[in-house]
Amino acid sequence: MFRILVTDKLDAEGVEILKRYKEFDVVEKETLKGDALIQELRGYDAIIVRSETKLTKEVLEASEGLKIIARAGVGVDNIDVPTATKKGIVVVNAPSGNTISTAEYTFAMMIALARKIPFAHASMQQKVWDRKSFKGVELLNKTLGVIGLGRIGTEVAKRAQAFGMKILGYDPYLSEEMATKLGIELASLERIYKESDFITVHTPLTDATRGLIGKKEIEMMKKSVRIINCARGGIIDEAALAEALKSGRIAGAAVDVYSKEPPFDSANPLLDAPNCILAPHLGASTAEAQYNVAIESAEAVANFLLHGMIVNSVNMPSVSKEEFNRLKAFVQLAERLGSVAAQILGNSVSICLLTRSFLKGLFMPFLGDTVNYVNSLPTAQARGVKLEETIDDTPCEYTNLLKIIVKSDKEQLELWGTVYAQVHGKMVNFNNYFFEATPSGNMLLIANDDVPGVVGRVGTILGEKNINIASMHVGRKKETRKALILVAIDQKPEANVIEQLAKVPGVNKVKFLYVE
Ligand SMILES: NC(=O)c1ccc[n+]([C@@H]2O[C@H](COP(=O)([O-])OP(=O)(O)OC[C@H]3O[C@@H](n4cnc5c(N)ncnc54)[C@H](O)[C@@H]3O)[C@@H](O)[C@H]2O)c1
Ligand SMILES: O=C(O)CC[C@@H](O)C(=O)O
Repeated sequence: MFRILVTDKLDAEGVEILKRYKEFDVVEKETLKGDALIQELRGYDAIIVRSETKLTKEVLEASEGLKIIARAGVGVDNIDVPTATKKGIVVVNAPSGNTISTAEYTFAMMIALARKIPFAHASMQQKVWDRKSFKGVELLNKTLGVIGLGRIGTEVAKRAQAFGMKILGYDPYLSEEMATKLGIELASLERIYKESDFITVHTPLTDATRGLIGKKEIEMMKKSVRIINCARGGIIDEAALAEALKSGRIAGAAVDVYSKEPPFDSANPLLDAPNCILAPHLGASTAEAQYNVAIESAEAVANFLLHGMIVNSVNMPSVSKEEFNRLKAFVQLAERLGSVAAQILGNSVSICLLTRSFLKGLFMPFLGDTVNYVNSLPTAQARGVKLEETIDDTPCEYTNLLKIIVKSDKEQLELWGTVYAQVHGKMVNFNNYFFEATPSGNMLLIANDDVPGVVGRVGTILGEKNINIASMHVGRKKETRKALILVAIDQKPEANVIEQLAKVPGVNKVKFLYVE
C-alpha cells in the first residue's frame, strides 16, 4: 500500500484518479507549514502540492520514505529540488496543463492595462462617472516584447499576432528558425526595452532571471511602456517597478506574482503603486487548468509508484510513456551491467562511460536501496567518479549496443549489451569474450584455459551439490586459448562449492555474481 498526501487545493478529479487504485491510501490536507508539515509528511510515499506548500530543505531532510513530489503546475520554486535529488526523491511537474490559461490571463492583463478597465471599475464603484481619466491605447501596431519564449511566451505571441502587434522576443534557447515560424523577431534585451510598448516576462525564476528588469533596464524603456509579470515574482525588481510607477516613468504594470506570497506582510511597494493591476497569483486559476494539472500530477504519481515510470521530472531525464516502453529493456540491461561491473571491480571505480541506470546498478551492491535513478548521478559525482557519455551511430553488427567501459585503480572492464525485440536484454561481450547471456539472478563467472574437460567438470560438481544449471554460455579467445563461462544457477552456492570449482584443472578464477 502506498500512502499519498495531497495538500493545497487540488482539483477533485486528480484525487479521484488516485483513489480508484486499491494500492493507494490517499489523504487530503489543507496547506501545511513548517513543523506541522514535517510531522505529517513522515511515512508518505508521495506528496502532491500546488504553489502554497513549501517543501524546503528542512522539510525534505526530515522526510522519511518519500519517493516522489508532484507539483500540480509548472514552477517548482516552492520545492528544494537539490535536496530532493540528494535524497533520491523524484520531482515531477505538470508543465502543459495551465499554459493556455496563463497565456490568456497575460492577455487579459495586457488589455485591462491598455484600456484601464480595473481603474474605471474602481471609479464606478465610487459612483464616479469619469469618461476622461481612462483613455487607453489600442494594441494594433504596437510592439510587444516577450522575454522567455517557452510554452506560455509563445502562446502569448500567437495571440498578439491576432491583434496585429509586432512581436520582439528574447530567449537564449529559441532558434532563429523557430522564432520566424512563430512570427517573432528575435531581439536583444536592450532592443526590447527600448522599442516595446508592452513587455511581458515568461521565464522561470533562476539566478539568471532574478532582477532581470531593474532600475537600469526601466531607464531604457519608453515612458508609455506597460509591463506585465505573470511568471514569477522577483524577475522584475519590485522596488524599481513601484518607483517607476510612482514617478510616472512608465505608464502601467500588471502583476500576478510576487517575490513573497502573499505579499502583505513584506510591505511590498507595489501594493500602493498607481496604474498597477495586482492579482493573487491567478494565472492558472481556471477550471480547465486545474483539472488538467491535477490529472497530469495524479497520473505521474500513479505511473511512478506502480510502474517506476518517470514522466515530466525536473530532476531526472524525462521520458514519454512511449519512450519509456521503448527504453525499459535498455534501462534494465544497463542496470544489470552496472551490477555485474560493481561485483567484478569492487567499489574503487574511477572512470566510467555509462548511464544513470548503469550507475544505479553500479552502486546498489554497496549502497543498497538508498541509491536510485535520481540520486545515482550525484552519488557518483560525490564519489569523484568521472563520467563520459557518447552516442555513436556508426553501423555495427548489432542493431543497438550499450557499451560500457569501467576503469578502477587496478583494472578495466568492458561490457556490451544489446536488446532484442525491444524486450530481451543480453550481455554480449565481457572483456572481449563474446557470448549472449541474460545477466540476471545467481551466476558463476568462471575464467579458464580453453582446454577440454572444464565445462564437464564444472557441470558435475554443481550436479553433485544439487545445484541446477539454468543456462551456460561460453566465450573464448582462440589466440590466447582462454575462455570465460557464465553459468546461471538456481541458487547461491556455498563457499566450498566455489573453492572446489576453483580447483578444477584449467580453471583460473571463479566469481559468484547476483543481479536483480
Ligand atoms: N501565474 C501563474 O499562475 C503561472 C502559471 C503557469 C506558469 N507560470 C510561470 O510562467 C513561467 C513560464 O512558464 P512556461 O510553462 O512557459 O515555462 P517554459 O519552461 O515552457 O518556458 C520558459 C522559457 O524561459 C526561457 N528562459 C530561461 N531562462 C531565460 C533567460 N535568462 N532569458 C530569457 N528566457 C529564458 C526558457 O528557454 C524557456 O523557453 C514560469 O515561471 C512558470 O512558473 C505562472
Ligand atoms: O498552483 C497554481 O495555481 C499556480 C501555478 C503556477 O504558478 C505554475 O507555475 O504552474
